[in-house]
Amino acid sequence: MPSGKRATSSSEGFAKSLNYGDRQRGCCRTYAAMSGKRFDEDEYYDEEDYYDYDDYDDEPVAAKPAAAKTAAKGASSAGKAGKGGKAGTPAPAAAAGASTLAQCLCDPPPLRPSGKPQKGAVKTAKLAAQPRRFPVAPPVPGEEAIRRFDFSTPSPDERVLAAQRRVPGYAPAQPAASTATSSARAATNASASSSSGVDAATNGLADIRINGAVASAAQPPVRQTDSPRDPPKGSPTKRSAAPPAQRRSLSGYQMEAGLTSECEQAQQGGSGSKPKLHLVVLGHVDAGKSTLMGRLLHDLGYVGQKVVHKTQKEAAEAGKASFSWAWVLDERPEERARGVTVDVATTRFETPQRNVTLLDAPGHRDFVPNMIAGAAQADAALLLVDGSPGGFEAGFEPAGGGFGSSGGGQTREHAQLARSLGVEQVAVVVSKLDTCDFSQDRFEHIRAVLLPFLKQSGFREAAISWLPAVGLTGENLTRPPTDPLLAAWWKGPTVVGIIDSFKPTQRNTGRPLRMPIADVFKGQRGGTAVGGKLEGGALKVGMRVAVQPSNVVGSVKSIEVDGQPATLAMAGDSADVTLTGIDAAALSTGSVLCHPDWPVPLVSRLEARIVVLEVQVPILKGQQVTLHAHSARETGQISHLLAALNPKTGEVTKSKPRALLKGQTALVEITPARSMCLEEYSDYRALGRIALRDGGRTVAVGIVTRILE
Ligand SMILES: Nc1nc2c(ncn2[C@@H]2O[C@H](COP(=O)(O)OP(=O)(O)OP(=O)(O)O)[C@@H](O)[C@H]2O)c(=O)[nH]1
Repeated sequence: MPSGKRATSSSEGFAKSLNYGDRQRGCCRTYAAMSGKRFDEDEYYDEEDYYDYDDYDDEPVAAKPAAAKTAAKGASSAGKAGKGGKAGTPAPAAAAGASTLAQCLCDPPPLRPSGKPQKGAVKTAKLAAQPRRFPVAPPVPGEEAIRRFDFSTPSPDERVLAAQRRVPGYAPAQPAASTATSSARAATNASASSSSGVDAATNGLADIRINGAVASAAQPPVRQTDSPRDPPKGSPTKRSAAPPAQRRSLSGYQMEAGLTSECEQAQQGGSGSKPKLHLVVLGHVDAGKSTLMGRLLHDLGYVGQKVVHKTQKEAAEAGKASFSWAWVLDERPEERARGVTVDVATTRFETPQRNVTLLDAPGHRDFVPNMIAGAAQADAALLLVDGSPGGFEAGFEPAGGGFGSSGGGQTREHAQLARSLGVEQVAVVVSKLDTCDFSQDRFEHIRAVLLPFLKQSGFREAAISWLPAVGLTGENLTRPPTDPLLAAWWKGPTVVGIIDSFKPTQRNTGRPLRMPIADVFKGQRGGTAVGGKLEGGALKVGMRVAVQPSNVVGSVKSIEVDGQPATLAMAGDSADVTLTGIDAAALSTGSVLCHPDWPVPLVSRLEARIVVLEVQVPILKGQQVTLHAHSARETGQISHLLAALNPKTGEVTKSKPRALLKGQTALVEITPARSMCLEEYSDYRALGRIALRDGGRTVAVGIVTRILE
């Protein structure tokens, strides 16, 4: 292989991961065998016109002037012709700097071994005399009638701009950033940052980190309040040059006076009650989540002895005695039959310090979409890790872990998803240590392996706690361990103690009402009811509410908060809301109950900043994905790869990359098949977080940076 022609290490990795290299080499070998030629590896590696490996580099490459690049390629091709071609055979297309593909199409076929030209080939001399023409599409009928614009007169665009300039008060357009590169670079330029809308937006972007650091509060961008006549402010994408539909800035929202005072009263009156906490229980399938929570509910007095005996009897009769505690939460027949949680089980209980809404998520990879809906509502997570020999390793297996691999453990996927969905606090509960004599070494080993991964996924070390617990026997759940083997070394908190240490739910009442619908069911006293967590605002009985994307308005008939009838529900509450005046068909999981005057946007094209997870195949433009956000999911495609970003600074490292590799941070454009209820992250975090899945795997997580349509 000639030096200087090798792909860089990252591009080699990419080629390997795609198997392009092997596939192409295989094709060349097959061709060589068929044509009786020797396969020349060096020649194969010269064929770099098909894949410009520079385009896959992570690091910025110095921009080569287009002409210089073409000339360089031409020179390389010409050199090739001189080296590998028949002596004396001219290579006109190569000399003209044509690509390898064009040369194949245009150059004369090589001479036969006898030295004669191939049958039907045009004589080389005759060919050389002809002007070089590359194939062009035949003219479309009628096209001849279209007169070509010769640029001697003002273009239609120039006429429009000239007319606009004559309008009094017209502000000339800021030079629009033509690529993500220029706009994002502008974001790093403090002096330029105040000059245009795009700078504000990209500055906000630079503040948000998903990978390696906790997403910080981005300043809500000052929204355009200009008249529609004003030119669009610059944008990081060419396609977004058209201004998005004008929406009112959420910063202009003022809660209705009556509702504000009721919220204040409710918060003051409720000072005696415990702060709320939405807690999701995550982990690989069979890690022991349902068993631990079933036992915890029993030990806290929420599940009576009668129920325990009943589930024990039923589980034993079904030959699944070990699942009896799990059956306290896994009530559905298919869950019991399969021995796995399918849907998120929601239960409420109180600890000494917290009023907890528990979301027991399924661990099986088939039900990750349900897990996402649960984790999207959570303030904190218990990440269950199977401490039994081989158990942790199975759950922590990376994607593509070899032949026969299940495709990656859900310990990784759940942790990454939870963080990207806004969960900042996590307690890792190492279960099943009873199977290895409560080995402290095993516990420490798991901590040592998992901690770097969790930090890399965006959890702050100070926000991660570690503890052992055994669901089957109740060790270290509500009381310190009694087993001497565990008590000998564990002096830390119990599961309940950890739950009490989590920061409670933040109440975001200063924003317009948003309640993503997680459940639709028949109301107890007629009407259709919806369940979910209020991410912002408040609602009370009799109030008008809108439902998007159905775009219908109705009113609130009754409310239940924490299973109790209520007249008011506020941000941070999990509520069941019965509605009137809205057809049941207009309500579905993933819809959003919102303020009728401040409806949630319906988004059909968006720009997102994503982090690519452990993908086996790079993400390409046009890739089909399922887009998950709050309780909604929709198929769609990654319609553009706008820029690869430096994960730490948010600076563009490559504009319009051809592919996104594992671990890369990037700005992409996503087009869902149907409009979705989304918000820009800087406006409304809970509705601005997304996850992209493909083929049953989460391929990327991120945030909505701009609503484009
Ligand atoms: N020895 C031992 N077995 C446990 C422990 N916790 C759970 N198990 C067993 O592990 C199996 C799976 O438990 P589950 O609670 O259903 O696991 P899960 O994580 O909820 O499973 P999914 O919800 O389906 O992902 C059952 O047979 C339990 O009896 C534990 O601490 N020690």
